[in-house]
Amino acid sequence: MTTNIVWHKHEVNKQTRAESLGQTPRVVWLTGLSGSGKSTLANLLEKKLHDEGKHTYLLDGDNIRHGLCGDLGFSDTDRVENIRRISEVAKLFVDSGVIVLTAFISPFKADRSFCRNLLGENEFVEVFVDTPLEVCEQRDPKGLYKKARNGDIKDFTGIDSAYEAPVNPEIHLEYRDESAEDTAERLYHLLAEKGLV
Ligand SMILES: Nc1ncnc2c1ncn2[C@@H]1O[C@H](COP(=O)(O)OS(=O)(=O)O)[C@@H](OP(=O)(O)O)[C@H]1O
Ligand SMILES: Nc1ncnc2c1ncn2[C@@H]1O[C@H](COP(=O)(O)OP(=O)(O)O)[C@@H](O)[C@H]1O
Repeated sequence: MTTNIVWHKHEVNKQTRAESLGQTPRVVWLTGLSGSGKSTLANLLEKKLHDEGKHTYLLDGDNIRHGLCGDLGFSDTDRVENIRRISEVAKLFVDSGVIVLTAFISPFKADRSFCRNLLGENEFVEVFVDTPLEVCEQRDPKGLYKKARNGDIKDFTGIDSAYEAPVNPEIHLEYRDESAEDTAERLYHLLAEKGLV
């Protein structure tokens, strides 16, 4: 629906904003099953970056679904629309010069690719939080797996809704039986090794 709408170029742009903030804006996109640790790790990573003086913003599934995506459920179609909106918002934040962290299941490859293609080169950093289903189910921090197994929730990712694992993510965060703080530290170093934080 972009007929008769012309894009405005502004004097102050992504580059000038990034320069004044002294950082390279990008999106660190965490994807993984419910309970894999996305929110916990994104939160710890954001704290670390914030303490370093970086300008960050964390977009978190549970929170966004209260507002911007409050009208969406968990059918495949709604999940596609959810990730489309998040991707557009993430792009705006990147344009503002900010380092964005996202914590959404984002189960479909095509939708993660959509976000990658929306952003510039090296601006989309896919992090696969690869925690096995058995571990997520055992953690079950919100009791949702139990409800899904009992049939009280339908279309639950990993149970009766698909999760398409990333094939070539920038960061593959393999599961280890360790504290969340240790995993967050490992994530930070994996990103730093590649010059992404
Ligand atoms: N059916 C079903 N499947 C998966 N998850 C469910 C479902 N119903 C509710 N929840 C809760 O919603 C959170 C996932 O929202 P997302 O926006 O990340 O999902 S998605 O990316 O659109 O697939 C997810 O949060 P996380 O556990 O933090 O991943 C759940 O708490
Ligand atoms: N190494 C770890 N990394 C991340 N979370 C962990 C780890 N070990 C235990 N946990 C716990 O697992 C749960 C993960 O939940 P959450 O971060 O909400 O996951 P998600 O956002 O992917 O649904 C939290 O209760 C967290 O404390």
